[in-house]
Amino acid sequence: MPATAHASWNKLQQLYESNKDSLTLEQLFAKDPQRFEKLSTEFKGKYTDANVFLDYSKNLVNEDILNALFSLVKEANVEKLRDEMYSGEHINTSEGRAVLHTALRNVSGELNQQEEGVADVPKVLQHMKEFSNAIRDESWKGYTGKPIKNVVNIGIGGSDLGPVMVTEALKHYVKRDIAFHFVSNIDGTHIAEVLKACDPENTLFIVASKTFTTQETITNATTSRDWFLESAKDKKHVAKHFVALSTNTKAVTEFGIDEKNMFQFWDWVGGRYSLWSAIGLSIAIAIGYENFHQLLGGAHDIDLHFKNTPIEQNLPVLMAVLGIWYNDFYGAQTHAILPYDQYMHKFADYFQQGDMESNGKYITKGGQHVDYQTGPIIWGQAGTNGQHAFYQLIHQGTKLIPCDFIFPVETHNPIGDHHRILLSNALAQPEALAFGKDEEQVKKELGAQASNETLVKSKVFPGNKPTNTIVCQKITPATLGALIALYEHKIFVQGAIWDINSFDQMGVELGKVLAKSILPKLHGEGDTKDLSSSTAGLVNYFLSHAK
Ligand SMILES: O=P(O)(O)OC[C@H]1O[C@](O)(CO)[C@@H](O)[C@@H]1O
Repeated sequence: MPATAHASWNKLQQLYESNKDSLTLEQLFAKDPQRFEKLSTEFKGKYTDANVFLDYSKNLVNEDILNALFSLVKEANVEKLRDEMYSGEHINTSEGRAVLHTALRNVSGELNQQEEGVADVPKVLQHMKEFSNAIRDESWKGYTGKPIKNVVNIGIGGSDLGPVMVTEALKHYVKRDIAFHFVSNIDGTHIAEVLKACDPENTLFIVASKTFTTQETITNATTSRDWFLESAKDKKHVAKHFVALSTNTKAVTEFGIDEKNMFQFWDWVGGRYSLWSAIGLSIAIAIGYENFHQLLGGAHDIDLHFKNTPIEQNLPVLMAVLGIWYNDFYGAQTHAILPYDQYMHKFADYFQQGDMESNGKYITKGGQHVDYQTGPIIWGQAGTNGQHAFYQLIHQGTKLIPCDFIFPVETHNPIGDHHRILLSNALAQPEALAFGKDEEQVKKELGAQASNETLVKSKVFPGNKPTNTIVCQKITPATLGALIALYEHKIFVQGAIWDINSFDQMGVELGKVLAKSILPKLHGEGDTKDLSSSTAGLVNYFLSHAK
């Protein structure tokens, strides 16, 4: 059912109209000294040390609004949909598939999940464990008997972003005597620069592609194989230097990779939800299998939290409904993710795909065109760099940008006062965004210059900008797993309320198909009559300038 058909949607619209001019964070806090205690909640892992504390008190919500948001969750049957996802029903309706990334990390076995392939998950994990150990302890040798010192993951989208983000976020745990490289872009520069840093005798290529048909990945893998064979000469050596992570056995073996060097996963693992699967092999090599298992465990702990916690204290639900409040009622177009942890500098990039490929849809599951906003534009970067780049606009621009601030209590690198300085910024920004600075205060500070009205006005901060603050003890593998799963389920809840299929990605197809038909034209083959005059003109410009 479209989101607007729910009674609580109308209620929320009314609440927005009646509160939008009067609801201020300043008043909300002044009225209720217990607001922080009431609007904050902590998750602690059952099986791991994962912990996440969420302070959502700096949001433009009162009790009535929160209650209406919770009613929306109930009316949209989010809990039923969640249970259907967990139990393996084919909730990816357009592709007729189950959505079972939770089965990849069901480390306790508490989730009862039925689907072909689920029973094989432990077997693949065991394969990953043995292989990653063999690379790390150097018992796996290259074709000249040397241990592996370069690992190149070749993949794109979900077959790249997860491994990149996690190996960065958990760099503290990464084995430093192996260099990890990630090649995704079809631009030859990407693979060329990586190959310059590698030696064919000690390089392992991991070809990561669910479909094993993705143009970028197969082209980069072929270039790498050619580069490798220039030195190794004999094709039999490919087996020691190329492994595949895929659902497509036929295409993998046709490429020349031995089936026993293939790590299987299944069509019920969406690309952007796949780092928990064989796609995580580079992560397991980088941080060690035990840490990879902790990553899975932390995510599993959030899966259990999402399943078993009442919606009022359920972290993914809370983050999802607050997002909907701004996205659909306040008209916010974007949402910023701002981790105050340098290791997490790729976290927002990762969730650009995670969120935008999942919820960037305008057709409901029933085939109707939505008459409301769906997925926000996700962006962000690590603090404090963002402060010196785009925070100006968040504070004083004309757009409302809800933000998530994320920081760990403990750093992996306790040097001097760095961490407390970092955290003072992570705390100061949401405070400034929420409460701003009024004209009176500015005038007081300006003293004699207060007569300059323009100057006074330009120094006023309107405040009332909503934020969440997410605090973890430390970015450990388990806590990172929990954070990722938290955002995954937030995306799920929002998609469920918007009544869209968060698990297909039809929108990336058209451009891919067109690129295939344009490629021969860039070789001067065929005519350009099927293209617009603009694109035809550009093709001809290219042809007349190409050397
Ligand atoms: O793993 P594959 O099949 O190469 O696909 C890579 C990526 O391409 C997409 O299908 C579209 O961008 C993503 O969903 C996926 O993560």
